[in-house]
Order: sequence, then C-alpha cells, then structure tokens
Amino acid sequence: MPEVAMIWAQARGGVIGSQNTIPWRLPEDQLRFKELTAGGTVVMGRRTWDSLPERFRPLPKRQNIVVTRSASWSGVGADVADSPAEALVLATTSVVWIIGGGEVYARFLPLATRLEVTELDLQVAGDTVAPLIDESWRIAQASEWILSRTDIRYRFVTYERS
Ligand SMILES: CCc1nc(N)nc(N)c1OCCCOc1ncccc1N1CCC(C(F)(F)F)CC1
Repeated sequence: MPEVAMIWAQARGGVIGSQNTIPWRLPEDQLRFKELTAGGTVVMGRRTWDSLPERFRPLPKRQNIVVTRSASWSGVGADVADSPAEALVLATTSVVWIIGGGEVYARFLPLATRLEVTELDLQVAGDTVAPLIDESWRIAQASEWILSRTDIRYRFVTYERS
C-alpha cells in the first residue's frame, strides 16, 4: 500500500475553494506543489480534473489518477478509479499525493499519514473547506510566515502521524 500524502492550500477558516476554483493565486505555493509532487502520483476528483487549466491536464511528469463514481468517465492522460482503494491499487509510486478537492480529501483522510498544508493569511469567501486536522496529527515542520510577491502572507506546515 503506497503512503498517502495530502496536499492543499487554505485561506483563513480552512477555505480551499470557491465554485470549483481556487480563489487566489500564490506563485510560491504553485512552486511548492510542483516540487513536492514532481515525479509522483497525483490523485484527484473529477471536478478538480475539470478545473485544471488545459496546459496542466494531465499534470505533466506525474501519473494522474482521477477518482469518480461515473463508470463511463474517461480523461486523456488520466487513469480512472471508482474508489480510494482502487486508486491506491493503480498507483505506481511509493507515495500518492491527494490533490483535491474537498470530497476527495475527506474520503482519503483515514488513509493519510502526511499533510502538506500551505496556510494563507487571507480572508476569502469559499464553499469548500479543508478536512479537520484532529489531535492524531502532529506538526513535523512549520515555516515562518513569509510575505509573497503578491503581498499575501503564507507559511508551509507539514503534519505527520503514524
Ligand atoms: C497549485 C494549487 C495547489 N496547491 C497546493 N498546495 N495543493 C494543491 N492540491 C493544489 O491544487 C492542485 C490542483 C489544482 O491546481 C490548479 N487549480 C486551478 C488553477 C491552477 C492549478 N494549478 C496551477 C499550478 C500547476 C503546477 F503544476 F504548476 F503546479 C498545477 C495546477
């Protein structure tokens, strides 16, 4: 069974999305996402797949797995799984990165042992929030608060559990 790591960026209150988009742009987060998931397997929901800009669909140099309950769905460059368990069977790398969205984070949370969270000091309206990080998790690393070139304060936090 591959290690299940989840990665997301959240604003205040855990907001991660609004109407199937990310309601901010943080170049430093995109770089972090690229570095951590490079060469790995990314697992996402069909809505997240649809929300990717064309040039990033599929995410290059990564196995892309889309979890969907639709038996007829297909996507160019995507492997299709109908459950978290099947996604893990299809994964070809030792770590799989769950990259969204809200529903998929919730479904994979019980299987996850690592969270890479970008926290933004930003108040923004949203309709989707990150999963609750309960006391089973410990902070393995947390950066200082950094001011982005887009004038948003952010930090990177790594959570782990065994
Ligand atoms: C970066 C956004 C992001 N951040 C963290 N920390 N965790 C994530 N789970 C995540 O969502 C990845 C899937 C959604 O992604 C996008 N949704 C809308 C527009 C653009 C994107 N990006 C742009 C950058 C691109 C690159 F490959 F360059 F990183 C990937 C697609």
